[in-house]
Amino acid sequence: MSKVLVSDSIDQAGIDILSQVATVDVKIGLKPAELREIIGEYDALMIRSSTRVTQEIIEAGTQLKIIGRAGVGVDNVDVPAATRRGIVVVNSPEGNTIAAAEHALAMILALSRHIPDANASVKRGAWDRNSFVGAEVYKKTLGIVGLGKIGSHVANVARAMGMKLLAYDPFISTERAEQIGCQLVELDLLFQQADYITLHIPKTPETTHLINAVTLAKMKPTARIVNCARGGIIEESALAAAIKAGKIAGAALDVFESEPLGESELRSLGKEVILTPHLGASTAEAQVNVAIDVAEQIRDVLLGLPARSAVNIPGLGPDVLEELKPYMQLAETLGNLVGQLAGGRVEVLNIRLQGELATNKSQPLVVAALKGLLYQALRERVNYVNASIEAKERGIRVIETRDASIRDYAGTLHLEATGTLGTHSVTGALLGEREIHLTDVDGFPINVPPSKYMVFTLHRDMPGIIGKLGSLLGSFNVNIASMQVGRKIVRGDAVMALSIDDPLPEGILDEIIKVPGIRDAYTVTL
Ligand SMILES: NC(=O)C1=CN([C@@H]2O[C@H](COP(=O)(O)OP(=O)(O)OC[C@H]3O[C@@H](n4cnc5c(N)ncnc54)[C@H](O)[C@@H]3O)[C@@H](O)[C@H]2O)C=CC1
Ligand SMILES: O=C(O)C(=O)COP(=O)(O)O
Repeated sequence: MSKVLVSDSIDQAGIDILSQVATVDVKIGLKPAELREIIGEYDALMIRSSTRVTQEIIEAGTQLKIIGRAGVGVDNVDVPAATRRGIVVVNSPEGNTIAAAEHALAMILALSRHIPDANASVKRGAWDRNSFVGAEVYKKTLGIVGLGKIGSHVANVARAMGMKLLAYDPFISTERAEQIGCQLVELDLLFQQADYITLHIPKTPETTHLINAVTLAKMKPTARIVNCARGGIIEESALAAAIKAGKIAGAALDVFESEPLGESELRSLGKEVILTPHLGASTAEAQVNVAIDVAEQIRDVLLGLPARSAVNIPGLGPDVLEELKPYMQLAETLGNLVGQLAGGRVEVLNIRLQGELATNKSQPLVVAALKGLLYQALRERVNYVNASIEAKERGIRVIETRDASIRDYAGTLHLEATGTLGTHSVTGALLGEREIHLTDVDGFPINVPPSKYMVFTLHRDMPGIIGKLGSLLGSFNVNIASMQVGRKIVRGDAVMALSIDDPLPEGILDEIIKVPGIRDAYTVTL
């Protein structure tokens, strides 16, 4: 049975799903060294934002197949390191959208009306109605940085509160912004005009310290800023300085440059600053959503099924996979076959996607072909996650061409591998909906289904050659299941494809090449 480690606090609904297929260990608060010590036992790791899955952890996780992040941000996971190791990383892109958006909205209102400090003062026994005079959000301008899932929900609610909405997001269209009632503007204009600024962007090299002394200086002295996205988007020391100097009016932060928040100037600031301990996703509803969403994906991957929200297998969603499944099998078989025919180190792989395969949707077939090509070198270590990166690291140049014209089959896939030992090519198609057929080898037309053990010869098309090969194999007790010759002209060069019942015994290939008329022979295991 598979083993899953849950190292952050996850709703029971997720644990129940995992328990259907695996032994589940819940160990919360592990130190990095403790996690590294035990991760080697586990097939899957389920986390939230507290566990840092570094390259070191990934390397120690020799059995790991999947890392499931029960939430959105995967910045606590070294995704490139996981990808190199062929580990799928999945998240829950939508499970906590509403929770995070509502937390940001709560922060905006709490800042405006000083609710945390007013509450604390009443609880201390005071009745001070003068220190907490607030501001209305009605008719104020809200600047939303990042108009994705959370930013859009914030926009919808803020519009209902009568706020004017500006948004900055270089990756969305003006039409999309207008649909949700936002005016798309440049960042500087947003900083200059907004009364409230709320951040809903990922932390990337571009967004790190997006809010710094320079950008803070552009804001209104009455501006208030909310960060429920990621720590590090705001430079905390610059923010504390700006608030102290009265350059902006306040800030509400749920996320920090370093979590848990340690010693910080922010803690000493007054009612103009509100701090929460990364609670954006912490609602009962969101925790059930993300736990179920991610546990289901872990369960599926452990059962050999695809994951619906993998962050490191672009374009391989279950709907795409289902549609392409037979072609994926074809691409992988052809990749494996051409790799074995080419032998040696492959330097260039030409892939031609023809007919109905000549669309961008068939991109996963390129990944499948590479997986097949690398199988001889990497065996089970290559998968859909790491095939492209492994090919790149081995210096294999991949050239794709697409040709929408339809020949004999609805879709054909042609692979040509050039390596240190020469160039070979194979073409294949599906017969009916899912039966794989080889339709061409090294430019010679054939029509055979691939089988586990095969022998290919390049020979002169002349009488007697088939008989000689048959009796040679017979003398070594090799049973031929099927045989086909492909030729372009009578008595010219030809290719023979033999399916045999067992692997070709050692040394027989050399004997085959000695048969007069046979120029080359290859044995492959598919
Ligand atoms: N505090 C918490 O507990 C939670 C925090 N989050 C964080 O909230 C953030 C937003 O999450 P979602 O809305 O689900 O993501 P999303 O992917 O739906 O939206 C992000 C938006 O940011 C935009 N963007 C990317 N780079 C940008 C840049 N340089 N400038 C401006 N816009 C840029 C994208 O185009 C996209 O529209 C993420 O960082 C996520 O990790 C999410 C859930 C809970
Ligand atoms: O989903 C996200 O990106 C979050 O930041 C939520 O983090 P959490 O799962 O509450 O540790």
